[in-house]
Amino acid sequence: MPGTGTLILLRHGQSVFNAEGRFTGLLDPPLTARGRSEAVYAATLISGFGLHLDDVFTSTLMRAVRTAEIVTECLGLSPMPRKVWQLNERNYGSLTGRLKSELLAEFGPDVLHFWRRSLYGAPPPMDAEALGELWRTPALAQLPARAVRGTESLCEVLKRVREFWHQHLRRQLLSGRHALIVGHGNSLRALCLLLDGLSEGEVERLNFPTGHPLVYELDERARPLERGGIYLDPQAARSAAKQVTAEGGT
Ligand SMILES: O=C(O)[C@H](O)COP(=O)(O)O
Repeated sequence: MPGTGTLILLRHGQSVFNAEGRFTGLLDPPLTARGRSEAVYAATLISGFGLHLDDVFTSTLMRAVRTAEIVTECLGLSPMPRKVWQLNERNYGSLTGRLKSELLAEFGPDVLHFWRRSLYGAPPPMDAEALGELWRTPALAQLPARAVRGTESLCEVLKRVREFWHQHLRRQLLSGRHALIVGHGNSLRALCLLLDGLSEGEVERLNFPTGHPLVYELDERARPLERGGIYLDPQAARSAAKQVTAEGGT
């Protein structure tokens, strides 16, 4: 019987809205030049790790899809990344598209922290017009109704990520397949919450830097051998995560 497969988590490379300091949520900006280089570097690290990936899953959003494509191209992998809507970024409601600095001045650090970092805080919902715009985005247009709501808490993201984990990913890993997940600041926080059994306080403090592969080796029940996983470039990942924290988190 094969051992359990290895799971690698990767937040997409820097997007145009990351660079501008905007809440992105379900908007669909492309990668910046730096974001594309981050994806190439992530591929180099994965290649150095020496694991042959059997599956590559990405959200349906362009910044994650392109990152996944760059990684698979660099690694010379034949399977195309598979798009999974449950891995999409959390809908940031009425904060979507707005500058983080502007919102900090408008609402103050405590309210913003609750919306961004807590498990249950959800920003005020977006209006019907903004929601309609989202539905017209090609990356979202064909998805089930529950994939695009007015707003989402991290807990709601956790519910959909958990669905993908139990219905698909866990089984693939248990059958010995190695998988790469390319996701977002918040869909990956939700997945780590699930894998590591994080407390509310731990998930509040968890931040994913863009473009840094995080490896989870798993036991025969698909539980992490090392809580929190291991970054392939730990020093650089730690300092990039600190930078995200200093900016108020994802
Ligand atoms: O703005 C956002 O939506 C989050 O802070 C980060 O999302 P991302 O991981 O898609 O950049």
